Amino acid sequence: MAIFERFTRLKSASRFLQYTTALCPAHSWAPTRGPLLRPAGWIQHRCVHGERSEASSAAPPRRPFSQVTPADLDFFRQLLPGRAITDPDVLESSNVDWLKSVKGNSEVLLRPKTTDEVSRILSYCNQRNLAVSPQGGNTGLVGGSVPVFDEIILSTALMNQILTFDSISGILTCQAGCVLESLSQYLEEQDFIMPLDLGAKGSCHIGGNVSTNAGGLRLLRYGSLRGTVLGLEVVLADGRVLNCLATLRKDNTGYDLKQLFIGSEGTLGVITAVSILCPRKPKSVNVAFLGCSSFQNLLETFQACRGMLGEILSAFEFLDASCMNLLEKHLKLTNPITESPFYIVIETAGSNAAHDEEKLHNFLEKVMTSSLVTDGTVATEEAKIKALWSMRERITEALRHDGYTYKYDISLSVEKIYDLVTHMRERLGDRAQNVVGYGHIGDGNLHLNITSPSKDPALLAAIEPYVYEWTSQYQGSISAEHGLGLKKRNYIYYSKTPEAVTLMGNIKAMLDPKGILNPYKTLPDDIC
Ligand SMILES: O=C(O)CC[C@@H](O)C(=O)O
Ligand SMILES: [Zn+2]
Repeated sequence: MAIFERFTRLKSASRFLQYTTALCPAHSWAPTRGPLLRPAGWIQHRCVHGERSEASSAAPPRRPFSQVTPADLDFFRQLLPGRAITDPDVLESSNVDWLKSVKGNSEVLLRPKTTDEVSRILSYCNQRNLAVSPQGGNTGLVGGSVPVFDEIILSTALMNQILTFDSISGILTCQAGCVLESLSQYLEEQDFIMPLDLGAKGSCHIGGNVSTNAGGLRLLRYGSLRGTVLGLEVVLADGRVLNCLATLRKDNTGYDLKQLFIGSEGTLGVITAVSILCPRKPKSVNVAFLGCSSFQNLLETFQACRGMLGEILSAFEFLDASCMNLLEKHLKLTNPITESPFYIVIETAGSNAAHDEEKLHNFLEKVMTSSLVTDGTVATEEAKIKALWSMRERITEALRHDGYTYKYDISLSVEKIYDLVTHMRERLGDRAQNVVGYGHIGDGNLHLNITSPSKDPALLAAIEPYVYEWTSQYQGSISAEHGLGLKKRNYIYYSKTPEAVTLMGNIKAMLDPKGILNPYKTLPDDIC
């Protein structure tokens, strides 16, 4: 409580900050690399609205995979009694992505429970040349987790067992279909937490998180899954099981093969189990929600924050005023502070409440007195922390209510990152309904989202490839954390050299010579 007494004093001194424990309910830059402004064949792709898409993100022609026969169904039904689904009503939701922006036409959904079952499925599909679309919680944003045509959907939903947890090392080993939030709940009971957290935690699967190398809200503190994942079990396209399920912090024996499967979106193998290093549950957590009058002030606040909060800083996220408007309009959330052009969510997580509060207080006093921050509120209780976090976590949901959403997930040096939002607002003018910017400032990752009442090819043409060209010009990444999936595969050359992409194709050909695993995803059409 001491912190609030001090905050009250600070409030009267600065007359700005309301520390509360209760929350109120022309451009035409040509890329120097990459021939893929247009793929070789623009073709029709059946989307949920029944429209024809003529963008580079549209699906290529169906490759010559076999089609599922009654004999195939017999095999699957025998292998997975009651778990080889052909009911169109059940298949409907597995064929469509969360954004309802792409839709496949699969007629078979398989729900294995064990690695052995996955192995038998893939061995059979490989022999029969049947394409397979692996699927976790189906929360991806780039069309990577749904079939494009009639690929068999291989769901990890029933592979949801925790295998081991070592409370000395903090290493958790579990099946790929464990829901992230369930793992978090399990670990909290043991006084640990998952090293990643994201808005889709209630549905996403850890296997899907690893396959897409999901970043999320804690990356700033605990690093990427490339560091925290210690081991993987993966079933290769021909059914071989690759057991790299190590639980060692250090292991330099040869190539680190698991890295190939982290972030490769199920195109190289199906992840069936994961071992992951989990941090101790922090004893003290504080969340501050602050307002800034400019992006420059926000960056300076970030600098001060890193310096003054040091090791207890666990998240530094931002949203702009347009995001706030959407939260208020579509989700009826209430802005807990006065209106500002920018908002910051800062989380501290440490082991000593008094120490953390002292540091946070000193930091807040500095940014308030120097006017970097114009208003703010702090929460230490769980329910209030959750309420503050929802202002950041629920933006994607608010955007979905706003109309058709064009999503861009850019990483770039932080100084330049918001310029893209400003440029796009100027460039698109009234043609766009909303142009919003938010994201993981601490990781140099911007989520630029643009909405229109319905899908608008002219608007899309004004956005792409401009966004990718702009990003590439500043050596940024056109997909910081969401992957490439179906939608962005042909833009890979904006962030990777042709040599690198060719090598990726070689690796794919070696591990999956028939290309049955998640076809039409991640790699560009000229490589597959
Ligand atoms: O919807 C988006 O563009 C971002 C989703 C997610 O990565 C987030 O950080 O909220
Ligand atoms: Zn994100």
